[in-house]
Amino acid sequence: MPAIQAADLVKEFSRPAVLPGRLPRLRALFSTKRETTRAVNGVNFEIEPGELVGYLGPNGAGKSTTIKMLTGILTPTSGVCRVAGLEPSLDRARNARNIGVVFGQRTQLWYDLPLRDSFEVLADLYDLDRSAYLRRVGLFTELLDLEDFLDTPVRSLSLGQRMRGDLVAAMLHEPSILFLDEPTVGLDVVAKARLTEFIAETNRTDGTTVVLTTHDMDDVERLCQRIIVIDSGTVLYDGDLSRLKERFMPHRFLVLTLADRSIRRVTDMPYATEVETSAVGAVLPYPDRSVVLRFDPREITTPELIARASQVYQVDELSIVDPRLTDVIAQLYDGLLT
Ligand SMILES: Nc1ncnc2c1ncn2[C@@H]1O[C@H](COP(=O)(O)OP(=O)(O)OP(=O)(O)O)[C@@H](O)[C@H]1O
Repeated sequence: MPAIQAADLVKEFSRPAVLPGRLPRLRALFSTKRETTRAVNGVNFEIEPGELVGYLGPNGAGKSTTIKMLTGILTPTSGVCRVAGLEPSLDRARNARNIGVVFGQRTQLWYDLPLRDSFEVLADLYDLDRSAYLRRVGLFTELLDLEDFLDTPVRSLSLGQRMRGDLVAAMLHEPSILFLDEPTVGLDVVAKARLTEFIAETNRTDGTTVVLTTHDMDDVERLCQRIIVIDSGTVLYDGDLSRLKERFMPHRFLVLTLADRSIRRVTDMPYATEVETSAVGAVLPYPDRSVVLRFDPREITTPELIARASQVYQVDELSIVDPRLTDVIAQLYDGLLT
């Protein structure tokens, strides 16, 4: 049985129509006219137990609305979703036992309570076995380095500390499925790395199924093998991350740092095109001495290209760079890839 299923899932929101003329909001209050937004428009997917899937899409694509249906917060307008065999909106309490949820923009902790007390309240709510609970908090405290701020009220925590606390809160009851909606938003590089490593580890060792929505393509590259991309409530791509790149951006970049920029260059290298250094998306250490060649590994092997380039250029250093996921995804969003 799949851990998560969505079949022709639709969610519409209806609100009073904004009317033309003076005081539109006031007039809307007394109007019977309504306008409907179809936030999720016939989404289908299945996620197997133990998968870690990126659920991606531009702003307003319908990601959070899907997650809210899967967590039971929203009821589908039509279609069905099942999470660990349950229909979340019909079985909210039982579903809540199977899942952990983190909404990066909103905490589920109690602002005035120290982190430790928030965990205690949740342990009571879930009626957790005392010794198992203490063992788990101990483990998380170590893994996520919580010791220094366990007794700090949530409102005084930094965003990174609060997110770590939220993640623990979502996982205290050992859910088999985790929904993480932008869990690294606003975090610095170190906090982000710690959190993503923890998510990967949880998925690896406990076999927890994870659905991750994020705009951060570094997180996606680090964590997800499979991605589902949606836009306007419809699935655009569902499959392997690496295959997406191979299919839509098969080229790679050979970055050469030349011994001397003034050396005359032969620009018509077969099977390779010189492109702007910005194409690689990384800051090059010596931009004025760098040459970036774009090539397709299906046309010329990397060693062959390096050998040819070494004949043409006087090379100090070289490296191979893959295209950025951000570029592929941006093209998907723009409807350039079909
Ligand atoms: N409660 C609501 N009432 C009316 N419209 C809503 C409601 N919630 C979401 N929407 C609309 O549904 C669409 C999808 O929103 P959703 O929050 O699911 O997108 P998202 O992909 O999570 O976006 P983001 O990346 O910006 O968080 C948007 O057009 C949004 O304005």
